[in-house]
Amino acid sequence: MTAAAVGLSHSPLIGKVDPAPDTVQRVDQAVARARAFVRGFGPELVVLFAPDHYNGFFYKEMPPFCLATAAHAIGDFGSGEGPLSVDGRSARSLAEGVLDRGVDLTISARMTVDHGFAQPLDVLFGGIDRVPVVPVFINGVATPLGPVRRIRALGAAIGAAAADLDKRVLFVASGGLSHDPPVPVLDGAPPRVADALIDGAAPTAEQRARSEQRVVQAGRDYAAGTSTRLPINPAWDNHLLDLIEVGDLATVDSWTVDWMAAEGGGSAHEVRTWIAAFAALAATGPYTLESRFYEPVPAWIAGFAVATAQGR
Ligand SMILES: O=C(O)/C=C/c1cccc(O)c1O
Ligand SMILES: [Fe+2]
Repeated sequence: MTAAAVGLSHSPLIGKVDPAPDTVQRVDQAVARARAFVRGFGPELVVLFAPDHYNGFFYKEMPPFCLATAAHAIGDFGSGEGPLSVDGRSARSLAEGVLDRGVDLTISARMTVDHGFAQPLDVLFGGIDRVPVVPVFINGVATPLGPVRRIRALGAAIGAAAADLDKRVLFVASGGLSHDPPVPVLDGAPPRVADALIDGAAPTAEQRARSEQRVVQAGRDYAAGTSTRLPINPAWDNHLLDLIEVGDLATVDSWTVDWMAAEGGGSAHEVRTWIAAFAALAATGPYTLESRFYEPVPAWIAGFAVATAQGR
C-alpha cells in the first residue's frame, strides 16, 4: 500500500467575497501544486475527512465522527450537488478495521454532506463524483466536543485499516485552520433556531439564501476590518502546521477543547480533519511534507492552508 495526504482549507466565500488579486493568485498556485501532487500520486481511493455545518448532522443525533458507505452533497453556496462516488466496499472494510482497533465508529448508509466535502472534491478532482471516496465526517462545531486525542486515535485506526486495502490511498483533510464564522450555536439559541439545529428540517430556499447572505456579510466585515468576531490567528495555525511537518501529532493530545476555540475561534475545531488525515498517513509509516502554504484570508474567514505529504 502507498499513501499520501493533502490538507486543504475550505471556504464557502471563495469567489463570493474575494481578497486582493495577488492573494487569490498565491492561493491558486498552492492549489495548483496540490492538484499536480494528487495527479502524480494517482490515488485509487480517497479518504476524505471533513466537517459539516448543520446541513447533514444535527443535535437529534450528533456523533463525534461518522464514516459513510454512501453520500450525497446538497450543493450549498454553489458547491457540487448530488451523489459522491463512494467506494462502499472499501468503506465497509475501513469501518470494520476501525471498530476492530477499538474506536467506536458510527456509520451512515446515506450521509448528507455540504461544501465541507464537496469543495475539496471539486477543487482537487474537478467534481464530486470523479474519484472513489470514503467520506468521514468529523464534528468541528457542535459542542460538546470530545478530546482531540480521540480524533488522532480515529485517524490512526483508519490509516492502519487502510494499509490492509492494498491500494494507493490519499487522505484528504478539509477545513480550518483558525476561523470564527457565524455558525449558529445551540446554547442560548431562540426556539426556531434551536429546532433547526436539533431536527434539521430542510430550510426553504428563502431561509437558505438568508443564512448564506449572513455568512457573505461576515466575510465582507472581516475584509473591511470591522468584524467583532475572533481574528484569524496565524501563530496558532503555523504551530499546528509545524507539528504536522515534523510528524509530532502527539502534542495535540494535550490541547483542550476550550483552549483551541479561544485561540482559533468557534470553527477552529475543523483542524480535527487535519489531525485525523495526518494521523492516518503517519499510521502507514513515516512521511515527508512536500509542500506547505499558509496565508490568513479574512475575506474568506479562513486561516487558509494547503499542504501535501508523501508516505516514504
Ligand atoms: O456557515 C457555513 O455554512 C460555513 C461558513 C464558513 C465560513 C468560512 C470558512 C468555513 O470553513 C466555513 O465553514
Ligand atoms: Fe467550514
